[in-house]
Amino acid sequence: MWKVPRFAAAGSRRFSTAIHGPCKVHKRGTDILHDPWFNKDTGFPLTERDRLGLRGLLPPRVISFKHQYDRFMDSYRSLEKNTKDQSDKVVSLSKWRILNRLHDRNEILYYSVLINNIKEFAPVIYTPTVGLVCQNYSGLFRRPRGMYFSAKDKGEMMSMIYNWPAQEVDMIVLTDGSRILGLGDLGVQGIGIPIGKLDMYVAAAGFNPQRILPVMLDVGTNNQELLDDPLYLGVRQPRLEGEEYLSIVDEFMEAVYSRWPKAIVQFEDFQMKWAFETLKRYRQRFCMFNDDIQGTAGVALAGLLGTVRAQGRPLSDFLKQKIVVVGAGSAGLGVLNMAVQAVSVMSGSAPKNQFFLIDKDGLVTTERSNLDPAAVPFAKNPRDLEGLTEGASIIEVVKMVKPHVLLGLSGVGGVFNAEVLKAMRKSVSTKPAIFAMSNPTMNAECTAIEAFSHAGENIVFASGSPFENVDLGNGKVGHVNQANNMYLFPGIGLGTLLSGARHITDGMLQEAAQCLASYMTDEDTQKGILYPSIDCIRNVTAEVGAAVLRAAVAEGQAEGHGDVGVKELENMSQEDTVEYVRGNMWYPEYSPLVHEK
Ligand SMILES: NC(=O)C1=CN([C@@H]2O[C@H](COP(=O)(O)OP(=O)(O)OC[C@H]3O[C@@H](n4cnc5c(N)ncnc54)[C@H](O)[C@@H]3O)[C@@H](O)[C@H]2O)C=CC1
Ligand SMILES: CC(=O)C(=O)O
Ligand SMILES: [Mg+2]
Repeated sequence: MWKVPRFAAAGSRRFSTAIHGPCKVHKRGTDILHDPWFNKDTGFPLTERDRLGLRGLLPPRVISFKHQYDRFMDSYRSLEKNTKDQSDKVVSLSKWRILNRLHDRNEILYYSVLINNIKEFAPVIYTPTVGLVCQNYSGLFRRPRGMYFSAKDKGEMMSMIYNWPAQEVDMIVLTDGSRILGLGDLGVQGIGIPIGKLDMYVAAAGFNPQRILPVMLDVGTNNQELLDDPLYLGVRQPRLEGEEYLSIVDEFMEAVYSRWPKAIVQFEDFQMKWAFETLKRYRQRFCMFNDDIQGTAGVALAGLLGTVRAQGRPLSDFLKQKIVVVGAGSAGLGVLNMAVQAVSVMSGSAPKNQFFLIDKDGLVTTERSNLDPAAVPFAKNPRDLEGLTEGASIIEVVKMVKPHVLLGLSGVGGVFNAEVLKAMRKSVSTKPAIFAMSNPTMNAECTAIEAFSHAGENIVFASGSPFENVDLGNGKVGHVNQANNMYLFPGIGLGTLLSGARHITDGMLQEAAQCLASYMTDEDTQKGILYPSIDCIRNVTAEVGAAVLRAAVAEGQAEGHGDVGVKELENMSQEDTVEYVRGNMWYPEYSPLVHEK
C-alpha cells in the first residue's frame, strides 16, 4: 500500500576532509595532464610532480583545491556579468562551454562545482540547455566523450568495446538520437543527452565518473537538415529500420555484457516504437530500463499522488481522480501504465473511467483506426463518454471531464493555451493540477506564468524543465515543481547496482516511485510542493536507491555487490540500507596518484 513516511533532509558534503586511498595511474608526464580523470592542474603537490614526471611541466606554485574551486567560480561569475546583455541562447551556450571545458580538463574539479551548485548548474548540463547543445552539437564538438557505435560498425562491436579505457563500467546511458527531448530526430548529435544524464548520475547518485559510459548508437537520421549539413558528424544515411536496426542494438548489447556482465544500461530518448520494443526485448535478458517510459512514470505517479495530498485528501482518493494525459508516446503511455498498476494495487481492480488519453489526433477511443497497440488499454469506449467522441480536442475534453489533473507529455510547446488553462478553473478539484512535463523549456505545454495567470492561483504546477516560482502579488508565491525523471533514474541505477540484481523489475520501480511520493511532508504538499528541491538530490537518491535495493532483496533478485553479499543486504534495516547506499556514493576529492606500469 502507498505509505507516507517522512525523511530528514541531509546537507551535502562540501569540502570533505576524508583521506582518499591512492589511485593507480598507468601514465606519466603530459599524458596525465591531458587526462581529465587524473589531471589536478596546478593542484599537484610537489612530491607527486616528482613521482609522476610532472616537475617543470606546471608553473611552480601549488594551488589548493579550494583556491582552484573559487577561481573557477569567479570566472563563471565574470562570464555571467559579461554576457548579461546577450541573448538567452548565447548566455546558455557560454555557460555550457565554460563547464564543458572544465569537464574535459579536470573531472574532480568539474564534479565538485557541479555537486555544490547543482540547482544552478543542472539547467546548464541537463534540460533545457542540453537540448540547445544537441541541436548545435556538430558545430560545438571539440573533444569526444563516450563511445559511438554506428551502422558501419556491424560485426566489429565485440572488439570495439575494448577500446574503452576503463576496466570496469557500472552505468551506461544509450541513445539512438531518434527523439531527443521534444526536439525530434537529432541523429548523432543526441550524444549530449547520455552525457548530461550521466553527469546527473555522478552528481545525484555518486557514480564514479571513471565507471560511466555515454553511448551513441548512430543508425543514421531521417532529419534532412542534418543530412544536408556539411558539418554533420553522424552517418549520412536514413535510419535503419526493422531487423537491420534491431541487429545493431542486439550486437551492441551482447558486446557490452560480454565485457561488463554487471553493467546497467539505461535506454534514453528512443522514438516510441523502439523504446517499447527494446524494453520488451531486453528486460528479461539484461539489467536495463527505459528512462522515458519507466523513470518518467514513477516521477509522474509520485506527483499525481502528491496532488491528492495537496487537496488534503487521503491517498485512497487517487482512485477518484480524473486525469487527462496529453501525449500518447513512450512517456505518456509509461505514466498511464504505472498509474493503472497503482490503482490495481490500491483497489484490487482496474480503474473506472478515470484516465483520458489524447494524442495529436485528439481523444483516443476504440473507434480510432490504426490504434497503436500500446495505447489500446487506454482507449475510451465511446459508450462511457458523455458528449465526447473519437478525436475530441483538448479543450473539449477538459470542458467535459473537468479533470483534477491535466498532464502534458506531448512535446508540443504551448498546447495548453489560454482557453485550455481557463477551462481548468472549472476543475472538480479544489487544487487543480497542471503538469507541463515536455522538454526543453520551449516545448513545455505552457509556462508557469501562463498556468497561474489563466488557471488561477490555487493550482498545483509542475514542469519538466525548470521555471522560476511565480510572484502572485500580495507576498504570495506560485510554487513551481520540476517533474523530471532526474528524481528517480539516479536512485534506480544506484539501488540496482548495489543490490547486484540482474534485472530491473516492476516491483523495484514501484518502490522507487512510492519512495519519492512519500518524501514530502503533508505541510509541503498542501503548499503545492510535490517534489524536493534539487539541492537535496543526493538525499533523495539515497532514499530511492535504498527502496530499490530493498525491493530487489525482497523479490530475490539481489546477488550482492563487491564484498557485501545477499545475507548482509537482507540483514540491513531500512535506515542501514539508506546509510549503505549513501556510503557508496563517490565524492570528488583529489586522491594521491601512484604510477604503475
Ligand atoms: N519531464 C520528464 O521527466 C520527461 C519529459 N519527457 C518529454 O515528453 C515529451 C514526449 O516524449 P515521448 O512520449 O517520448 O515522445 P513521443 O514522440 O513518443 O510522443 C509524443 C506524443 O505526443 C502526441 N502529440 C503530438 N502533438 C500533439 C498535440 N498537438 N496534441 C496532443 N498530443 C500531441 C503524439 O501523438 C505522441 O503520442 C518530450 O518533450 C520529452 O522531452 C519525456 C520523458 C521524461
Ligand atoms: C527528461 C527526459 O528524459 C526527456 O525529456 O526525455
Ligand atoms: Mg529522455
